[in-house]
Amino acid sequence: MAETMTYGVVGSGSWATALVKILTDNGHRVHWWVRNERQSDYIRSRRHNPQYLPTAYLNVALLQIAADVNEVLRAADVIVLAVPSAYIRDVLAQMDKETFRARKIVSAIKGIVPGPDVLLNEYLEQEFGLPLEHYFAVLGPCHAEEVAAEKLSYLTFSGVDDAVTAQIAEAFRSPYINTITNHDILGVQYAAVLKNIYALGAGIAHGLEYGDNFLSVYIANSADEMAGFLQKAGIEHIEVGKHEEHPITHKKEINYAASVYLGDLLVTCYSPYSRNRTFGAMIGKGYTVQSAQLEMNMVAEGYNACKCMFHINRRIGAEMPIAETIYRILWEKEAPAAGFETIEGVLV
Ligand SMILES: NC(=O)c1ccc[n+]([C@@H]2O[C@H](COP(=O)([O-])OP(=O)(O)OC[C@H]3O[C@@H](n4cnc5c(N)ncnc54)[C@H](O)[C@@H]3O)[C@@H](O)[C@H]2O)c1
Ligand SMILES: O=P(O)(O)OC[C@H](O)CO
Repeated sequence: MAETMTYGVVGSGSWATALVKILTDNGHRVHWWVRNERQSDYIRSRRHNPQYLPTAYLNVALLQIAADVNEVLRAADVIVLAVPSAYIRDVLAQMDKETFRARKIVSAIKGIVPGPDVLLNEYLEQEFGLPLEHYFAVLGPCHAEEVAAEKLSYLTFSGVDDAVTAQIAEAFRSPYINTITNHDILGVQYAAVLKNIYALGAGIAHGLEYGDNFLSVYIANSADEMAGFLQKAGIEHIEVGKHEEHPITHKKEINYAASVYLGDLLVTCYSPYSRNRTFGAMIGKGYTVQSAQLEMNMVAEGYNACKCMFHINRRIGAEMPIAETIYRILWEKEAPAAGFETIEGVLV
């Protein structure tokens, strides 16, 4: 039996709060970094996060909340990163590099590190010297709101170290969380980033008053475009000889219909909880990007991801007419209706 590991959660938005709920419901003591002292005091006294996911009540006896992120880093064996990708570099810059390198890092972030435009594991390898063996991702179709309501959800844990991946997955398994393990650490992260972009498009289509018939065609084609990118990106990683000890599994061996790929694309495109879909719907209805951002208290990761993936795909060279059109609508002011006329023409 493996030794029990101690968990730290970095972030205090909806998803961090949901992950803290899962771990504490399972009886794990959690060290939790909450930036804002008023928010921490509220959580300690009222047992829920006032701003994000307020319906999730937490077992505060198991919580050690800290405003200093290094306190959490020192206290925990496993650090779960759950801040939006736009802020991750600022948060990481506060962390002690040597302590960080000695921890198991689990990314719950569905985004690219903006600036260098790389996956988080690549950024952590470059900046912290974190080996891939110490890096894991928790992804899959799951909205925090349904975790709060304890509705059955499936989370996929990905990593190259099978034993530790399974041990971390086990800490999250509960009557309302099923866990799956997976090896495709790069592919699952790219899939999570791409599904946010396609969900923005699903929202735009909804805002433009396309119906469910069109949406099903749009999602089917988005799934295919995503698989084409993942296949090309996977091959590229093998060809350039990165991570030679852990060759990235070739597409033939990967089931892209699995929940961490297709499932997450589906839920993000159709769920009313999806921030990406909601943001896209506002754009389709004629809001500007700035006014749509002001309307939302939460972060739609797909907006920055469009631009990052546009840059990344210059290197990968996959055919991505849908994602590129969403990029032009959001970043180059292409009219949504004109963009969707282009998309109509490429769908099969
Ligand atoms: N919400 C979900 O259902 C869900 C599910 C799976 C994965 N995720 C992923 O989890 C990650 C976090 O998203 P979320 O939904 O928890 O975010 P959110 O939109 O609920 O909250 C935004 C968070 O950003 C924080 N923030 C704002 N400014 C900041 C700054 N300058 N520095 C640091 N933090 C700052 C806020 O305090 C808050 O914690 C994202 O990558 C998202 O894709 C979310
Ligand atoms: O609300 P969204 O669009 O950020 O999606 C949240 C989760 O990633 C769904 O799995």
